[in-house]
Amino acid sequence: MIDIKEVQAEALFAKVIQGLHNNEDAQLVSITKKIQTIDALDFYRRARYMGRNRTFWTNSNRSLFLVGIGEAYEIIADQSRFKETKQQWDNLLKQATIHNPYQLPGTGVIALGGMSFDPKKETTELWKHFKPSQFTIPEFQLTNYQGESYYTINVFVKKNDHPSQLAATIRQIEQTLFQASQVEAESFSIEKKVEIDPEGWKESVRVATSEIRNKKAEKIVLAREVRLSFDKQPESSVIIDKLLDTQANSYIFAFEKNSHCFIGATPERLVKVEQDRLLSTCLAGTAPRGKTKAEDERISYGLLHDQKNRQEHDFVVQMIKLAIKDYCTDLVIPGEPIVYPLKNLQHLYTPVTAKLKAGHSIFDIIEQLHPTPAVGGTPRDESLAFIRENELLDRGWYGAPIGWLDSNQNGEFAVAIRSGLIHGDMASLFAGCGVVKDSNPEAEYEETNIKLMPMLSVLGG
Ligand SMILES: C=C(O[C@@H]1C=C(C(=O)O)C=C[C@H]1O)C(=O)O
Ligand SMILES: [Mg+2]
Repeated sequence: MIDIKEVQAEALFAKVIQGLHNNEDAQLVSITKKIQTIDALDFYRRARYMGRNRTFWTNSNRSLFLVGIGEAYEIIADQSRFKETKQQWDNLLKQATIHNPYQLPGTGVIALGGMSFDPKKETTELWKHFKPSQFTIPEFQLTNYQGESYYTINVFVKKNDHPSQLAATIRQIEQTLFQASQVEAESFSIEKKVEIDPEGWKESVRVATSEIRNKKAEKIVLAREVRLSFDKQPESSVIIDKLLDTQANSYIFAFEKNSHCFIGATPERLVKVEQDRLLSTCLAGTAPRGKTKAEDERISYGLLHDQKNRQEHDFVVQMIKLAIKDYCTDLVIPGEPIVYPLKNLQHLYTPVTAKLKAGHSIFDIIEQLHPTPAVGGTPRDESLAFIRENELLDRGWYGAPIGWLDSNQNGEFAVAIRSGLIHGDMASLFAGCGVVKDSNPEAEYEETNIKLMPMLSVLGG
């Protein structure tokens, strides 16, 4: 099967098991092979009936696809979640046996996961399956990097495991994962769409605006929820397929946890690290797309020169600059934003590049950046306190860092916006916007409507 020499895996398991001292002892074994190129979404689809959670990730230029099936190991953290997650990951790697001859970003052992927006906000029933910080080392993983496929198995081996049994189980699952048959997913349709208290939300925008005028804060991002019910539970692979078709320039992701799936197409990079090269993005300020080229150009010109949107954007630029400057050298941030076009809307965009100083990790950067004023506000503590008290929803993982990291100082995190949580035959979609002193509740409401479109349209709304 697929180039993984079962004997070789089995021999490696045997060797590692031999080295374990007692029954509590366990170690991660990770084996990566290059395989014939296969489609990432096909791989994801074939795992549908395995009774395992699936994860899907692709970056905005589609140079990398990651699919994870099952959990060989999970890193879960709550208090001091950034340091805690990093420490657990380092400890796991320190003891792991890793066979990865390729060393390309996203190959070999990776952790895929995310965090909640605000661990201080009480978790509701809706998000009960998603922890404040939860990273999975998948049992089976496909990495498609620049058009080539790499396949990884991860096994958390214990003293009383049997090498031949482990290998046999893997072989059996691989038969399904690599079988060429297409699994057709049934279609679904929306039966009901409910906006959660739109008038209450506009009122909260009004309150936020007056707080800002009273100098209690400068920017506060407020989100709202739209709840959908379907004739049957929507299958995530169908949604991913449509997002891939419609949402260029966006990261596309899905995290399954039991019968829940957090899924979306976000344009917003939080941070990418390749060795010591760091990229971040300031994305805030929004306008719709035009129907004709001329109208589109007029709107983007208007966006670039609009005071209110420029202010929303500038808070993000200033904050990111301050947040990472001590962690980097060679920091470059252009003085003027450009327009970043998406299918349904356009944003103001400023790229950030830098060199990460030795001794710092991607988690240090995420800890500094999250939440940026693109999803939280300015100042951070005041805006978060306002959101915690006045927002009518539990954001869960919406607006928070999601992404991956490997064992070679590479990783990338996006900000989980333009997203929704599928729960049974229901979905909760989320969208927010940056409230500043000149915000108008009706206009902000319209802005959230266009931000809901990417998800609504693929769900049939
Ligand atoms: C909060 C969201 O988007 C953020 C808010 C924006 C704005 O208000 O202009 C633009 C992009 C994102 O920074 C969302 O899509 O839910
Ligand atoms: Mg806005």
